[in-house]
Formats: sequence, structure tokens, C-alpha cells
Amino acid sequence: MSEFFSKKIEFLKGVGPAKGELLNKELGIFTYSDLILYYPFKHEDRTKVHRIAELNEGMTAVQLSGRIIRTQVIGEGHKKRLVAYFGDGTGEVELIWFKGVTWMQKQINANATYLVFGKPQFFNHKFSIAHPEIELLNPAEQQSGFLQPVYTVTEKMKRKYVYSKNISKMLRTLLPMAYQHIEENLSEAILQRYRLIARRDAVVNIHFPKDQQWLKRATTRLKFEELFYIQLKLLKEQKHKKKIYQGQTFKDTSLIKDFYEKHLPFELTDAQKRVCREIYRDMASGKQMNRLLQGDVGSGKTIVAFISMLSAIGSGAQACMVAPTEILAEQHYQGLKKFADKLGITIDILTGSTRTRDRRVLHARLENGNLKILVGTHALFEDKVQFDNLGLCIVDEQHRFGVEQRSKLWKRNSENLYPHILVMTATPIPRTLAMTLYGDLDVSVIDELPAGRKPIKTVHRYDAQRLRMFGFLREQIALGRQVYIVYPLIEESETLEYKNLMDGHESIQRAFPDQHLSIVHGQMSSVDKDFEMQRFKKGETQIMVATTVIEVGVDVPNATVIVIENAERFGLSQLHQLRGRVGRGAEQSYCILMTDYKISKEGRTRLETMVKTNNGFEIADVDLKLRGPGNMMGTQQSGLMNLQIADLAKDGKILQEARKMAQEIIEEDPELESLENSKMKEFMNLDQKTQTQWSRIS
Ligand SMILES: Nc1ncnc2c1ncn2[C@@H]1O[C@H](COP(=O)(O)OP(=O)(O)OP(=O)(O)O)[C@@H](O)[C@H]1O
Repeated sequence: MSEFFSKKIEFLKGVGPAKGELLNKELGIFTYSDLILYYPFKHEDRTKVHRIAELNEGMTAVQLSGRIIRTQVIGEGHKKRLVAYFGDGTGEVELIWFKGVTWMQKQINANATYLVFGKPQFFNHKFSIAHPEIELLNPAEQQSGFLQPVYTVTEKMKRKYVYSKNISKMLRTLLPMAYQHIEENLSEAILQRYRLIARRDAVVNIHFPKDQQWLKRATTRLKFEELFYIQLKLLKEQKHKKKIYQGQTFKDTSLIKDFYEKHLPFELTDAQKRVCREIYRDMASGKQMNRLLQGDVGSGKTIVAFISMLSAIGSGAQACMVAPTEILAEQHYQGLKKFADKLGITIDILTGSTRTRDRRVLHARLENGNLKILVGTHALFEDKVQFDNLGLCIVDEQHRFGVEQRSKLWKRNSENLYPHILVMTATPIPRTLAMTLYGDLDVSVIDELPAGRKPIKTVHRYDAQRLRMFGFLREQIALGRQVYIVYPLIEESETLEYKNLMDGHESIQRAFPDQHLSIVHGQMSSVDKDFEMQRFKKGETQIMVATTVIEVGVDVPNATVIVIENAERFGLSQLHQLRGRVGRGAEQSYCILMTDYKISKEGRTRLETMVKTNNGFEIADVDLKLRGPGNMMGTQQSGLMNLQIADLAKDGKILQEARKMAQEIIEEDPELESLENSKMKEFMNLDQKTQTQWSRIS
């Protein structure tokens, strides 16, 4: 890597210490390469030059080319302004500055030819432009026209008269010098196959494109490069892990057979069978499994998890399942216990609220191998928890565990044998995110719901239609079904949230005097929560009033209606998760989204999406577009999403191509040893700092 790029920015002609410091502090630009990598956020089209005679009142910003005839300072005090009379032979406009009058006056050369850019306003029978951008005209540029880059600058910079155009000017000085130092980092084969332009041309054109087409070429090339290196890195890691991390070989099928033949409660869907096979194959391979299991809500992940555990247990190992919350751990425990009991397999649960006395017993049983399955929260990560022989660890992520915690599991092993890892997510993740966040894992998808499920009917109703809605609930209850009514989490105030829920509870009790109600919220102890859940599950209560604690995992097939109050307050994936609490049996189910009339545009899109589709993958894509990758995955993982130019919400196609290319390369030449690939390896192996200077791979 050339020394050139690490030169301090203040040494660039026209920058100096004062501006240099401003760039350091305000934009994090310290070196030449930092500036080169400070891409504009948009380009203004300056390809067209208008004539003054063509101006009309409705025009947005226009570009004019002509001469400043004379300047004049008018008014006093805060009314003081500089007026420059500007003409192009077809007419005249006034250019006006209210700020920086003296400074501006010094900048302007009367009689010189300028390019002027701004929004014309018609006032007192003439056009004027307030605070236009002006530039001494460069005849070459006038001929070809150009796309003007616009850079983000902070308020503080503006106060010190450093604007976007100053950054642009610095780059105009820097780029011609930098051009020859910019090295290619993709092989000739890749460039040709994807028709990508050379890196140095891309870098120049991302700032100063010759035209729209060049801008597009430059953007595509840089996005490809960014995504390609992330994928190359992830896939290389994956390959590396497979090579060095041995997993225990679980080939025994006796328990699985026994379960299949005698206890399987329903026919597995084809998708479930396929995924079970994929997992079995991994666990029998002798390599450590690192697999992501994606399935839509209600697609039947629990039984797949259990069957995977049977592979491990049948071969004498233990299995565990980690959930992000106690309530979910409890649900998984109940779900798995049903199956485990049938085979006489020992199973227990460990959470923050497990009593010390019980813990001690549990630790001992785990350590001597008598306990085969342990379900729990991150309490499982504590050092005291030692397995005799942990063979499979299932992590139910729900987007809450980060990569960090996941890697912690690696350390939980004895000797050289690592437990197999299966990461489960309940809400589908858009493909682009999955490829980036979980790009080092193999992926299994359950893309089919159990037979006989009817798609849930979703409607949006306003508060004014509440009585009719109650009428509908009565009909359903009369048919023997059960109902959830969900209130939103109110982040600003727990008291308010509680009050909301209690008010709701009261009014529902009034509306349904003959029915038994359950109530569940976050402030209840887990014992009480569990008690209420069980009552509802057993059918002793008909209506469950709850906050979002029921969002994940709750499984009551007889519940056919979910009413979501203030539905506009929920995120899309949350709504989809909540809706997944119904439609889990054979009966027709309904989801009713209640709101008042005031809904933001984005809120409306969310509701419309819910009404339109039941498909979690489609919903995840809309969610990604609405919220952006960082917000969607929570702060923990947003670091990974710190892409410099690519946008995972929009660049799915480029990402797919980049991943495909990276896959082919890693497949053919895992160590990147060929002459062609070695340069890419060199780039990938650059020390973090130099590499970030160029590509910001996280
Ligand atoms: N193949 C199948 N045929 C019929 N019912 C099934 C099948 N697979 C699972 N089920 C049932 O469907 C319901 C949902 O299964 P499960 O709880 O495993 O879903 P999930 O994928 O974990 O969904 P969620 O994330 O929403 O909890 C359960 O009642 C389960 O018994």
C-alpha cells in the first residue's frame, strides 16, 4: 500500500492546519485516503445550463452561465445585503447575499464569467437568486457539463465557511495526484465477468462522474468490491472453521427411529424433513456444524430442534438450547419436554430465577451426564455450568444475541471437540442480511407451514369499529375458540403501560362479563406469568390480555383471534410475530389491527403490508426497506452493517453476485494461492488499519 494515502490531510494544498483540524474533528478525515473515501451523498445535475430568458416561477434550482456586471452593497445593519447584477445576454438576474457580505464582495470579480446555481424567485418584476453557489467558469466544464458532488458537512463547518464545494475542491486537487497510486484489488477475471470498471476510475468517478452512466458504473463497482470482500472473508472463515474444528460424529439413528415410529405426533412437512436431513448430515460429518435455521412463525421449528438433539443424545452426548428470555426458555422447555418425556430422556431448565438449591443439583446432574437436555437463558453461559459432554447447542436468537455471544459458545468445549451449533431465528431475516450477518453459517430454511393451516385473515379496524369487533370476538368464543388482546409496550413509561393494560383489562371484562380472563405482563413474576399462561392453555380462560411478552413462542392452537391494540406502534416483525400466535391449529384464524385515525405514513405501510401478506420473508424485506439494516437488527449487530457504500436494503442483486463469486473462488482456491487470487489475499490480509483505509471491512 502506497505511503501516499496515509499522508496527513492538512498537508494537502489548500487545506492547512485550521481546516485540517476541522476535517479531523467534524468528519473523521485524517489522511488522504480518508478524504478519498469520503463519498458524496448525491450529485446535482449541472449538465444543463439555462438561459435567463427561459426562467419561470415554478423552477427549482437552475444553473446559469454569464457575467457579473457589477456589485452593490445595499442597506444597513441586519438589512445589509450584497447584490450582484448578473447577465447572460438573454436577460438579467440579481444574486443576493445577506450573510458574509464583505467577504463575498471580495471574492467576486466584476466582469468575470461565472457559473451560478440556485433557485430563482420572481419578485418585483424580476428574478433574483438568494445565496447562490457561484464558481468562476471553467470553459472545459461548460462544454461537457458535469454532475456536481454534494458532501455532507456539519453546521460547525459551515460556520467556518467550509462547505461541500470546498471538499469538492480539495478532491479536485487530490484525485489527479492519487490516481496512479490507486491499486486494483479485484482480479482481471472478476472485472471482465461482471464488467466492472477499474478501481481507480471508479474512485474518480464516484466523486466527479463524467455522466450519469459513469456514476452508475463507479457505484456498482465500489459496491461490488465492498460486498465481495465481506463475503470472501466470511466464506474463508467458514471454510477455515470447517477445516480445523472437528465436531463429534453423531451417526446413531436409533433414538430418531424410535421417535419417528412410535411417537411422532404428526407427519413432518417436506421442509421439516429436508432440514432434519441437512442437520443430521452435518452432525454425522465429523466437522463441526454451524448452521442457521430460519423458519417462519409457526412453521414447526421445535420438533426439528428436538430431532436434532436426538442425534446427539443417541450417540451419548448432551444437548442444550439457549433462549433470549425466561418466558421463551420456559416455552421451549415445555415444548421439548412433551417429546422428551415420551422417550424417557431427561430434560431440565435453568434461568436467572432457578433457585440456588435446585441449581446445585442441576449442575451435578449435568456434569455427571445424567441430564441430557438443558434449556435456559444466558444463565447457561456461566462458568459454573459444566457439561459432561455437550454435543449440540441450539441458540434461539430472535435477533437478540449478537455474534459476540455466539462466539462465546466456542469456548465452552473441552479438548478439541466442539459442540455443533444450530442458530434458530423465529422471524425470517431478509436474504441480504442473512448473507452478511450469518454469512459464515450454512443456512436451512423451513419454507412451508404444516398441512391444513389456513392463512390468517388480517384486517385493519379503527377504534370507532370497536363494538363490532367485540361482537366478532363473542362469536368466536361461542364457537369454543380463544382470543388474545395485546397492548403495546410503552417505552417512555412502565406505569403508563401498566395503566393502559389495566384499563383495557377492565373494559374487556365489562364487555365480556361471562368470560374468564387471563392477564400477563412484564412486571409479573415468572411463576405468576406461567400460572396465567397455563390457565389459558388449558382453556380455563377464554381471553388473554397481555403486553408483548407473548410475542414469541406462545403456542395455543385453540386461540384463533389476536387483537392488537395501537397496532401502529409496533414494528413489522413484531406484528408478524404476534400474529403468529394464532393460526397454529386447523381453524380459520384472524388478526385484527386496531388503531385510531392518526397514523404516520410509515405506520400505514406497516399495516398495509400485514393485511396484504402472511409471508414472513416478504414482511422482512419491507421491514428492511422501512427501517434500514442497523435498526432492524439492533445496535449489537449494526456494527456489521457499517457499510460504506452498499445498501443491504437495495443492493441484494449485487450482494448475491458478490457472494456467488466469492463462493466460487473459495471453492476452487480456498487459500487464495493462485497468481490471480493472491493479490486479493494480500488485500484481505492487510492490517486492519490499512485495510479500513481502503475498504472498511468490519
Ligand atoms: N408437521 C406438522 N404438522 C402439524 N403440526 C405441526 C407440524 N409441525 C409443527 N406443528 C405444530 O405447529 C405448532 C407450531 O410449531 P412450533 O411451536 O414448533 O413453531 P415455531 O416454528 O417454533 O414457531 P414460533 O416461532 O412461532 O413459535 C405447534 O403446535 C406444533 O405442534
